[in-house]
Amino acid sequence: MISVEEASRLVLATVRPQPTETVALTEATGRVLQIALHADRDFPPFHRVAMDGIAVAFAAVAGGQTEFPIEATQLAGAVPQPLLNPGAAIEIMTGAMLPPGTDAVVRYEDLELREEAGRRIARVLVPPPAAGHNVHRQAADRRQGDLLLPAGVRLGPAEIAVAATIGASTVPVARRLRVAVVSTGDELVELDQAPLPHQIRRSNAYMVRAALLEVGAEAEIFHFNDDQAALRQGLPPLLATFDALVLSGGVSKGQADFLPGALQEVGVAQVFHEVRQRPGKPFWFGQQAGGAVVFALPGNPVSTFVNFYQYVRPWLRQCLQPQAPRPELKAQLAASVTFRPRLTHFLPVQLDYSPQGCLLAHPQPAGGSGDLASLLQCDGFLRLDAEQEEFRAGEALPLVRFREEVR
Ligand SMILES: Nc1nc2c(c(=O)[nH]1)N[C@H]1C(S)=C(S)[C@@H](COP(=O)(O)OP(=O)(O)OC[C@H]3O[C@@H](n4cnc5c(N)ncnc54)[C@H](O)[C@@H]3O)O[C@H]1N2
Ligand code: MOO
Repeated sequence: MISVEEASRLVLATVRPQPTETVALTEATGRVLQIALHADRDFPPFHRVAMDGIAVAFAAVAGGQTEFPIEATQLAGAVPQPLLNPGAAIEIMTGAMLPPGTDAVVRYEDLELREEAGRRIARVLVPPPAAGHNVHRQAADRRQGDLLLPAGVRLGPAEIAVAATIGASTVPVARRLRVAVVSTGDELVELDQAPLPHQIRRSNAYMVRAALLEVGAEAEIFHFNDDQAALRQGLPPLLATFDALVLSGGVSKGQADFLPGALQEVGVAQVFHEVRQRPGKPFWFGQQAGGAVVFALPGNPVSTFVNFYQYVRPWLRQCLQPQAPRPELKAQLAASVTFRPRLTHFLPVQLDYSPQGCLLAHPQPAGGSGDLASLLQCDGFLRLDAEQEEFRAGEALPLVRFREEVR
């Protein structure tokens, strides 16, 4: 049996970069950019007025002048008009281009305006301290041609804003991964079916589908009964269509646990079977030569769940962002725990913050790997090392987090 670390390494060794597709920027949120994007203009592209008020020549202020006749008014979006008289001012709004002949802006709050013989006169109460005051200078932030977004970044709201400002109305992104979610077992019925006393509903398939959608993959649900012939017939079309299969159930030692055999019969080579961990030990992982990878997860719901977040999600993320290995998350154990078996233990925890702002992990009571409802209280799992038995409150331990917001 291999360790969790070795299993993770073997899973990630099958990662391959995704092909590219071009989508509208409005459809690109959460997608991974496939090319670098550069500034098409300076940021800002012109000397941008940063306050509503008047634009003046600083030299006039420096020379002691306080009264400025208003020559013109210029709103944002208007073609700038040059200042004709260097001793006058142009009334100006935030976002306008600084008029030629001016180099400083005095805010309305720092001046008084009055009408005199049909003319507007501004009296400067607080003179600007230097040229450039209240002006967002052209190229102050980025220069034309500068690298803004390197290939491989995930497009969140900040990246979308920058892409929009350079006019990227479409962007090349990594194609979404297509994943078949497969439940197996004679005891499982569809959600709209009334289960008989010895039956249950196929909750794992819906759980995995929801988890896949959250990480931006496409997911389609399938089901097989515990029937070797049906598996032999039904698996090849899925292997040919999808990038990955995530199955649950049928991988342990039972008389109807046909999956490892059936998968190998249809050409999926086993990479490993069984990992030194609890829950989720009977995990089977394989790959079709040059084709789909297969995560055959143990059927107990918490085992399926833990293995999804420990192995499937990192694989999906790495396929989309091969160049960006993620730093390991950690949280501080809030209460001491003992775990004796020489297995990596995924300890269910609820998260909050200490007064110092450290992420704290509170162990949660759970009835084992069949206790699906225990997940409702949890935000993640602390990964307790197989070779250690005592874990003390205050220790920082690796965290597999599945809920992002602290409640
Ligand atoms: N003799 C042994 N028996 C078992 C071992 C072992 O080492 N020796 N390992 C146990 C462990 S640990 C696990 S985990 C389970 C995993 O077994 P399978 O992957 O073969 O899963 P099944 O037997 O098909 O199902 C287990 C359990 O989960 C329920 N299940 C399955 N699929 C779904 C689904 N889609 N939605 C909801 N619930 C599902 C299923 O009804 C079973 O109750 O094996 C132990 N046995
Ligand atoms: O791995 Mo099993 O998941 O302990 O129940």
